[in-house]
Amino acid sequence: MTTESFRILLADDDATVRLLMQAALEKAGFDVTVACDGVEAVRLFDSRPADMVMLDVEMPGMDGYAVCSYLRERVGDELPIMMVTGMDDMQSINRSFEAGATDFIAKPINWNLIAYRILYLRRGYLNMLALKVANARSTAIFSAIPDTMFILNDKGKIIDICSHPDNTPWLTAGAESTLSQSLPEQIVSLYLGAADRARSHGTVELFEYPLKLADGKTKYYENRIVVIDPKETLCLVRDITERKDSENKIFHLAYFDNLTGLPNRQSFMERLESEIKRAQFTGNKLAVLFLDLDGFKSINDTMGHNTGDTILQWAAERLQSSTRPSDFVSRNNTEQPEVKLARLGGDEFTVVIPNLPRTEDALILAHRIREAMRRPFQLESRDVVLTASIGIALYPDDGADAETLLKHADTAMYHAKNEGRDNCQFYNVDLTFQAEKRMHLENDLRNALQQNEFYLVYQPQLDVAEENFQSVEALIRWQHPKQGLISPLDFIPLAEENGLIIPIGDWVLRTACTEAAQWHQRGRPLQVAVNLSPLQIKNPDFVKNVLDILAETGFPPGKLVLEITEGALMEHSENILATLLALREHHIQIALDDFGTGYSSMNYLKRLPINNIKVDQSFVRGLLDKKENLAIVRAIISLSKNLGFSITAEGIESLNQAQVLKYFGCETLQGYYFSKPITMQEMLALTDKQWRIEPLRPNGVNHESS
Ligand SMILES: Nc1nc2c(ncn2[C@@H]2O[C@@H]3COP(=O)(O)O[C@H]4[C@@H](O)[C@H](n5cnc6c(=O)[nH]c(N)nc65)O[C@@H]4COP(=O)(O)O[C@H]3[C@H]2O)c(=O)[nH]1
Repeated sequence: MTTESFRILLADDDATVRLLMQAALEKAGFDVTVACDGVEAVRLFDSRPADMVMLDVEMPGMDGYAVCSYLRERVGDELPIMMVTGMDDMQSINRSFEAGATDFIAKPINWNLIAYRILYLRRGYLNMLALKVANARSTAIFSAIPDTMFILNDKGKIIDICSHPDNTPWLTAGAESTLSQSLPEQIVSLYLGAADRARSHGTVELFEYPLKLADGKTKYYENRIVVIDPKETLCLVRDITERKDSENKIFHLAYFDNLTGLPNRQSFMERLESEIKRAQFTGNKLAVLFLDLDGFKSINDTMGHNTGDTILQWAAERLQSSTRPSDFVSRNNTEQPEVKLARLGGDEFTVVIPNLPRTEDALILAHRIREAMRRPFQLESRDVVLTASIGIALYPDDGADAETLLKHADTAMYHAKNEGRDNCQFYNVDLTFQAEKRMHLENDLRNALQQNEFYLVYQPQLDVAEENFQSVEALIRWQHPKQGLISPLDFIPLAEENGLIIPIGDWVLRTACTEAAQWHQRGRPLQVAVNLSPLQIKNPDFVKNVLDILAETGFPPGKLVLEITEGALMEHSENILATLLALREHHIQIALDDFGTGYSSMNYLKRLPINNIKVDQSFVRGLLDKKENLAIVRAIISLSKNLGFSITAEGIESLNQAQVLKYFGCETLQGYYFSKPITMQEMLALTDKQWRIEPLRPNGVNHESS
């Protein structure tokens, strides 16, 4: 606004003052209108409002205060009103202020300066107008933006809420509040961290967070923080729930199958790639199962697509329920692999088993799925029976990348179809045979205890000094109804993998103690040795189980020997030590089986509560042919004796081996030369037999000094 277009209304009853004032102001370029009293001033203003009013306080009729009050009432507090008062007239200055005057000039007036006073006043007025416009603009902007805006100070206090739409109901408007009163702690730290960064770097800090509201719904917010000054930041909070929902929808559409809700091909391939990377890193195996419903096409053709879709949905549900980790493969390993399912399209589904513990686990799961699919699908009109053909490819054996693995699982699926459908096949055909064999064996093993298919045989152990059998080793046998006798070497490792060794081991201990107690009753107080698996000893109830069995069977603890392998001892030494000590406290003897195959030092063994060391049969076998074996056996015997352990040699197949071992000072001998493992009755017949073994010094060995 130029000075010329700035209109001043001047009211004074003193004509001289009026004239002088008008002249001074017009000289400065203002557009001046004059009134000779208050009433005229009001009339002139009403007919044409001015940009500024100058009022003499003393005027006849309506004085300056009354005019000032009137104008304030009429146009508000923006209009600059200048009162002309008498010098030092404090009363009129006060009254002017109360009437709403903007400023005052005291008489006598300095005519040279008066225009400058008005120019200053005008500038203040124009600034105020500009501020008002800026404020109005800001208010308009705030009301147009759907964001909540508030000012946060460096202490985490909300000191002003500039705009507050409905979508941030958690923000308490009104008196100063802290962020912590409105938001959970972790979100408050997000704010404070971002505000710190905005202050120190002058950047606009952006972050997002989900927030659960009082009504239980979760909203997503995007927050921007901008620095205002070193103490204050402006926070703009936007509700992005709708955007998030649509992003999720888009993600779901891109990665999930609409019909079944399962991940789709794209998602499957990405997951498989990442699982392969993980397997590369961990060195684990993984399996890809490719499932195709047999005869689905004809269902679609004859019963229509709607029925087809319903069946696919049910098939997906069955796939999900038959692959739940808790149902999947019972193993002693508590780490269950989490399988991943997908629908590739049509009636093709896939399953990935990451971290596959054993090859046959993939086959077990495939058969479980196959069984689940075979149950009739109950449609309104009739029941439909569908079968599934499943192909399995393994990483790394059948392919190193997702494409190859899927292709090979698909090939295996066709192979399963060719084998007559309702079938599961590995890509590697030989594997199907082996894994099936193990799978069936495992199934049969689960039933073997209930079906009484186990029995014990006993291998006698010769006491060299007494020259007869004082002890036996109990060895388990499995009489399989179809496959005949199965060696423990074939089923004990399997039982250890799936945890069945615990009930089987209990059975062995109970049976051995029961049968040996019967010998005792018949006057043959043989000592009995029972093999333990590491898993049994790790079981926290083990000592109690053993004591319960001894109490139940009445077998004397001092006649029971528990054999543990050197490997087991080294693997779990800390836990096992406590168990062994507890057993020894109850006079149960401990023998270290297969000694020489591990790496335990004699120094370490000396601290263990062991009674007996069994020299592994591999050393005995080559005793007379290999010089090293001779030296090793001799050293083991002499060291063990020095440490106070008794010594048993196993695997003796010839008289010469027995003689040499006697020469070295071995106290107990066991092997086919004396007897193969035999039944309880056969054993009784052997107990009276006497064995005289003459010591034999092997060639090249100096005379035994001890
Ligand atoms: N070639 C040859 N072999 C001989 C001779 N003397 C004994 N043997 C065989 O050597 C094995 C000795 O048992 P082990 O070292 O404890 O080795 C056992 C043991 O580790 C395990 N085992 C057997 N029964 C049980 C059991 O009840 N529980 C557990 N946990 N493991 C068992 O199975 C392994 C094999 O048992 P078996 O087949 O009964 O085989 C027995 C026995 O028949 C011989 O002169 N020559």
